[in-house]
Amino acid sequence: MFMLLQSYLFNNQLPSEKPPLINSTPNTDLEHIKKIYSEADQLFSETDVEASIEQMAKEITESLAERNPVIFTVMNGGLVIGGKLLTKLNFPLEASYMHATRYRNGTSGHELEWKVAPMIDFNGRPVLIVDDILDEGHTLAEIIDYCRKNGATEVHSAVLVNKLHSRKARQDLKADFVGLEVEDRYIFGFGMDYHGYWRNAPGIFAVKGM
Ligand SMILES: O=P(O)(O)OC[C@H]1O[C@H](OP(=O)(O)OP(=O)(O)O)[C@H](O)[C@@H]1O
Ligand code: HPA
Repeated sequence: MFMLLQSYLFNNQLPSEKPPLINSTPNTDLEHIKKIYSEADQLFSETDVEASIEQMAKEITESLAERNPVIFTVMNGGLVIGGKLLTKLNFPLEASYMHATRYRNGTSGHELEWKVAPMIDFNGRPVLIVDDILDEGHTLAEIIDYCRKNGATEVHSAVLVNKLHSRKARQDLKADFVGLEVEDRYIFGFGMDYHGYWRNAPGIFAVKGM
């Protein structure tokens, strides 16, 4: 039975061709990657970040606890903040993810590429989008538009960090829940990457000279 099920899943559910890779990094210079971390400026410690997530969770709970929201984490950057927030939201909700990328593991943005669209039907329900960073905001703006067009009654957004500059995609673009404000530098840690690395860094760091 198990073999049958396994064969069904493998023959019918998985793509027959290997999906295109966002980046392939077999030749990454790990010495460079290590240097980036050792030379980076720490903007916030792990304790600072954890405290800000606790505060975000309180604010989200006050707004959404009675609303039966669908919470979508935006992969990949939202991986850490999404997971850390979820267990602090002690009320009925459905959680899932979507995957859209604009930087493709680089340090400058391009047009938004959808990798995985939302898979929970949110028509007629409030939605909360969770992401690591609101930088220029093209990602968040497009995701908000998508959710509104597809029937969300309200679209809320939560980002671990908002980057302070005047290059936002829309003048009035703000997240409803923001953990921390960061200066206008290239940052990594707590989900945010430097060329695909250091999403695991325990704090928020700015790359030297960027
Ligand atoms: O406000 P913006 O200028 O649009 O940038 C913010 C977006 O960029 C990053 O994603 P990225 O495209 O790097 O993909 P990733 O989540 O896989 O790192 C980040 O996770 C946000 O989703
Ligand atoms: O400063 C950043 N760091 C990591 N990922 C990002 N995506 C947009 N801006 C950034």
